[in-house]
Amino acid sequence: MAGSAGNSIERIGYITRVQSFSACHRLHSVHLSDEENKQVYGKCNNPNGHGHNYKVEVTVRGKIDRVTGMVMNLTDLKRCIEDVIMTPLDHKNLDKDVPYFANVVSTTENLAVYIWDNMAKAVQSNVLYEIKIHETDKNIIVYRGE
Ligand SMILES: Nc1nc2c(c(=O)[nH]1)N=C([C@H](O)[C@H](O)COP(=O)(O)OP(=O)(O)OP(=O)(O)O)CN2
Ligand SMILES: [Zn+2]
Repeated sequence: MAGSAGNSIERIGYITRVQSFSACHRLHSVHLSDEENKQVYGKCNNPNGHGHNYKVEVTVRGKIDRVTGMVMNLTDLKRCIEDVIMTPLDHKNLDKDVPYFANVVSTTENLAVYIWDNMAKAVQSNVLYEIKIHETDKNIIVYRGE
């Protein structure tokens, strides 16, 4: 019957949920001297810190289930994002309030790794595909777990 062969094909989909949060930070590496920190990070090393309205795109990849029609229920993804991003990071000082960044410089690359590692534990195994963070309108970082 026409179309029956198509029904047996395994379809792979990518779904993304976007979440914004606000946080402040200072770029400062414990592995560098104060002088080196100033040289490397410039204005972003100012001890007073500065803030961002981060926008995070969380993408999962997987088989489109024939019965449910979903790669993953977006309501479940929303819950994971709440637990992994909003609760620990929103309206926080990344360097002081998030223990992970006590000795890890809070660049957006490292923030993407932090979110990846925790999101990978929260969603079903092996479906996490990409974390994309817009630190500003012009600065965008992508991490895919490599
Ligand atoms: N590789 C990275 N470089 C920089 C990071 C980072 O996370 N990874 N972060 C910063 C600063 O924290 C800051 O966010 C950069 O701000 P700024 O340069 O002001 O941002 P814009 O480019 O959007 O500002 P414009 O002045 O509008 O160009 C620095 N480097
Ligand atoms: Zn910054």
